[in-house]
Amino acid sequence: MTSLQLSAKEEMVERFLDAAAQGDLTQVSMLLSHAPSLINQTGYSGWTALMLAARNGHYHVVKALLSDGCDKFSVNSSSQTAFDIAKFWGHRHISDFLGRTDDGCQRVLPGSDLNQCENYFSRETLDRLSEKRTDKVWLEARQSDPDTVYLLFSNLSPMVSSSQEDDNAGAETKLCRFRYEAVKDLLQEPATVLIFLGVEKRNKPSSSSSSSQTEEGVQEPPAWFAIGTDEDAAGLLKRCREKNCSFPKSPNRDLLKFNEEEAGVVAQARSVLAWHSRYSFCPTCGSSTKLEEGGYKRGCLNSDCRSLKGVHNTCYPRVDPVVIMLVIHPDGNQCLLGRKKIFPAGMFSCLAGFVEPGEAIEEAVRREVEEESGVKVGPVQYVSCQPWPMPSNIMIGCLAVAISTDIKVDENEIEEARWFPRQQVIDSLLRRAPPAFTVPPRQTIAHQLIRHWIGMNSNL
Ligand SMILES: NC(=O)C1=CN([C@@H]2O[C@H](COP(=O)(O)OP(=O)(O)OC[C@H]3O[C@@H](n4cnc5c(N)ncnc54)[C@H](OP(=O)(O)O)[C@@H]3O)[C@@H](O)[C@H]2O)C=CC1
Ligand SMILES: [Mg+2]
Ligand SMILES: [Mg+2]
Ligand SMILES: [Mg+2]
Ligand SMILES: [Zn+2]
Repeated sequence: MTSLQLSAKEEMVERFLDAAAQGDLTQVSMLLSHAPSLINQTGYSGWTALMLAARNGHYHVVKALLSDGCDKFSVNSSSQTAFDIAKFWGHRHISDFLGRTDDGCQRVLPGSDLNQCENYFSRETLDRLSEKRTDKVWLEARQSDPDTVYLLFSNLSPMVSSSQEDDNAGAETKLCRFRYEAVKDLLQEPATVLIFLGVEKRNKPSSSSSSSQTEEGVQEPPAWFAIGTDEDAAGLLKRCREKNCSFPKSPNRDLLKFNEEEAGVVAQARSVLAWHSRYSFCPTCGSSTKLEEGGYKRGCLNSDCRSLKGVHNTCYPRVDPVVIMLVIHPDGNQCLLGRKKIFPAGMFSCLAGFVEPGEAIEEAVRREVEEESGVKVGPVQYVSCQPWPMPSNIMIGCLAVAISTDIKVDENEIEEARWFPRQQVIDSLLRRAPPAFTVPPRQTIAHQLIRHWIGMNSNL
């Protein structure tokens, strides 16, 4: 092939890709009828005509290319399919169309999963066995079982032992675990709140000594309970034989020092205990309530109360949904971060806010971003979530694309918000000295969203 022929072919590919990017269906069809081999040709960074049409929302071009036999599974140099690209940019009709199989069903395309990360506090270490919460006989038998593990909480803080003498940020803390004999007096106290957390998961190798026998002779894995008590913290600490035990004072800092397994248990236990501490009385009629279902319900003691008829969410532990979002600049290379007055100096984080009643997640993202920063948001994409037990939120992590860029902060909530260039964000994540700002710690979903964005290709 001569250089002249090569450049003529290259020029043809370029015209074809341009036409697809601009949504010029007539030109796309004309070029294809002359040179059908153009259909899967790639340009810059391995982008095909299908990807360019999907990026810019040209549904008719996408449809025509597919009916002409275009390969919808091909990936660009960042391993993204046309489906990924359409989904990211919020062209839902196109991603739905590309995600359909020949029989019309949706299926997961290669490269389309978002590489879901596991967020701190979200590991399910225990099998919750919710069906056992109503089985009083079973629960009582597990309470006195010598293998059962008890965690002690005072003021919503778990008793922990610290692996290092000093309290530096790198020290890992461990939950203090108690046996029945050490806590049985506490179980008799009327003010004690006892929560059945679950049993250890069966896939763990368990020695015969650490699991008990049922009547049928089947080995049962150890059960875990959390105890909330108002007994004096100093008195509680005396029960522990380990050294360096304490009840941490600052949940936002101290509860981030567990390993992933214990962090999951802490999230569950603390959220349920926090609910009990705030809902001592019936929210419907104000009467006293009693603990039921292994600590997962509070039933009203007034037999005439409406909450006893039908399902009432006032009787069950509450979870507040919060959206947290990394807003990307329309140029794709900057992100919006803000800081509250209470943040450590120099730290910026993702914007966040409570979802309001009757509000969709996407709308909550748009409303909170506009309220707090004045920036308007278009497409919103869910990334991952994080239980946040301070006191009981579910953080719904999203990426969002801005459609305006002027910032006007709501000074009641945010001290400052700024667009940060990708390179500055990378420098902060890698702690290259001296960074322009600091990111939140890795245990927060805010950190993981920032990392997720950096891991995505800027050319999306
Ligand atoms: N894991 C992570 O990475 C992060 C977690 N978070 C958590 O997310 C949560 C929310 O973030 P934040 O930016 O403060 O939220 P918002 O932007 O919604 O603002 C908080 C304000 O909303 C009001 N509010 C409190 N509870 C509720 C509720 N259940 N429903 C509606 N409004 C409520 C309060 O106002 P008033 O004081 O007037 O009652 C509060 O000052 C916080 O608990 C925070 O700890 C935040 C950022 C990062
Ligand atoms: Mg807000
Ligand atoms: Mg907020
Ligand atoms: Mg709000
Ligand atoms: Zn009531």
